[in-house]
Amino acid sequence: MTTDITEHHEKLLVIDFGSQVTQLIARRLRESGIYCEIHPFNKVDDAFLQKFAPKAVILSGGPASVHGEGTPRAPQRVFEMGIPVLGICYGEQTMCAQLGGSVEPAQEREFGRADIEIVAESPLFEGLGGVGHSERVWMSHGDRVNAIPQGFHPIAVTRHAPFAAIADESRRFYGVQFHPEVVNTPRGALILRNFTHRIANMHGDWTMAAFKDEAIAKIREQVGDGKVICGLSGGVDSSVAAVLLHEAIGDRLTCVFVDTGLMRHGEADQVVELFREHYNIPLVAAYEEERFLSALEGVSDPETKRKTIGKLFIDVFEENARMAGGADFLAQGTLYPDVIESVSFAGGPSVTIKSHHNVGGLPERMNMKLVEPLRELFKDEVRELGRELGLPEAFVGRHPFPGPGLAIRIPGAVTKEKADILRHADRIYIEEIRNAGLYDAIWQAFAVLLPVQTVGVMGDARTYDHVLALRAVTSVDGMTADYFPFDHDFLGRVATRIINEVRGVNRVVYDVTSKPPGTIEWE
Ligand SMILES: Nc1ncnc2c1ncn2[C@@H]1O[C@H](COP(=O)(O)OP(=O)(O)OP(=O)(O)O)[C@@H](O)[C@H]1O
Ligand SMILES: O=c1[nH]c(=O)c2[nH+]cn([C@@H]3O[C@H](COP(=O)(O)O)[C@@H](O)[C@H]3O)c2[nH]1
Ligand SMILES: NC(=O)CC[C@H](N)C(=O)O
Ligand SMILES: [Mg+2]
Repeated sequence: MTTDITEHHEKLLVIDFGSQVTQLIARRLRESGIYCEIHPFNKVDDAFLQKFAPKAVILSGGPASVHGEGTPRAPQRVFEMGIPVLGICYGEQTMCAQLGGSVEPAQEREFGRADIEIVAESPLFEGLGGVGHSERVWMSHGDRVNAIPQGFHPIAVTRHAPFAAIADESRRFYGVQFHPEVVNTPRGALILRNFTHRIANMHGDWTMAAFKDEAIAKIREQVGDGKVICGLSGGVDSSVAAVLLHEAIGDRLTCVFVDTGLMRHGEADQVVELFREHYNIPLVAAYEEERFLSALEGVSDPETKRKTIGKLFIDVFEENARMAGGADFLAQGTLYPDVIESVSFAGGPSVTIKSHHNVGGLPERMNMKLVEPLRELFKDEVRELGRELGLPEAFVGRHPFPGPGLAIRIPGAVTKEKADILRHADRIYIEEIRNAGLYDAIWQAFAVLLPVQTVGVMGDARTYDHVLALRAVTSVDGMTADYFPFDHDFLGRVATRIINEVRGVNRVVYDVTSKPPGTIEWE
């Protein structure tokens, strides 16, 4: 048994009823130093609650209607533990229904902006303004509470919701019909902070500096005097994982960088050089371009591509583990979003959107145990941890790059020729982004080489070449994203340079799809 890294921290439990924005509750809490975990309502039972021992509970929103038959409820035990509970939207509604109030379909549904008026003093609204103050919030509900349980009183109202916020100050139970977790509720983070810091008396003890020392201790305990192999891509997650592991176990760590031939321009050299320059970590570079390209020959289905690449990664890791004299552990940069099990919308089975190359099958086949030191973290927390570990900004601030690399940015069959065209165009695009000072404002940017040829005219001659799509998004953790609003001059400049300089491309388009409904990558 290894110790739980969260053991010594005050924990908050978010019970998920399937809201699209449940993750944001966790994000807002983490930002104020509160460690929390999201668990689906149907997985939280008395034994779990006892073991998890939350200092406070938040009930999320959700798509169901409390007045509908067989709809989700919070475990009743939550209300008997003597700890503060905050219900958000569906969470407020089910709390009311479970404690003796009632809920009905609203005459006037509220979606989007609303203004609440504070009607009673409450620690939940400390710092917003007193009675009579009006505060902008974001609503998304079709049902409303029409009777509150005994002990509660309204602390805010809207025109259509007499119980926009309610409180039972003595039991420390609170309900809000609006969503404090979304940025469209400008002071929502303060409201959540009031709940955790003032009402639940939590201290905000979750910092990356504390995490670092604990993570190192935990790795030492888990690994003992075993050997670890770590796939190092030069990306943020694996670089941070590698440096953390190295601090913990020194040269019993071997990193393997695989050049798949599907990397960006100059990437292999850069990663190897930067790493060898800054760190004294044994690093093996495996140049496997030919193997990857020939395995992908003629493969055009995105999932088949991903699986082909995933399998090859395993083979290469295995071979290198053997060459390094065997390894007991495989380190992975798994992050919290990968392990959250969320309630799928409407309770249906969840579907596989895409198979990430590093998930599934890997540990069993390799007969190595997993070390996943970043399992509790979100992407931006990993970056913070990287800074804490003194990683150069060149690693920490890098845009993410998927393991399957350019293969999933070349819809259709992948060839070396296409990979070369894409690499060249991508380099120009990123260079222009850097020149314009936009690199850090963008979460991820890349080009996609389309399997479509169009007619053009260059130097009075006819061309019949590929279309290249440019993609750039803003995001916090890659779970949702918006397209980046480049100005037209910038896009024009990039298009001109690419068409002039890259043979094989005669048309450039810009992708303005957000996620959802799109995904960030095209495959
Ligand atoms: N070229 C590669 N060589 C070795 N391992 C790799 C390579 N590409 C990906 N991996 C492994 O797969 C894992 C997942 O890749 P992923 O892209 O999600 O993370 P990352 O590359 O570390 O960070 P980022 O998301 O910032 O790109 C990595 O942490 C790494 O262990
Ligand atoms: O290591 C990885 N292996 C994969 O198979 C993979 N697929 C997508 N991505 C990256 O994940 C983020 C979200 O991507 P999507 O919106 O396309 O799912 C984006 O940052 C993508 O680049 C991957 N990373
Ligand atoms: N966002 C929510 O939690 C919605 C709750 C409930 N489905 C309603 O429409 O009122
Ligand atoms: Mg990567």
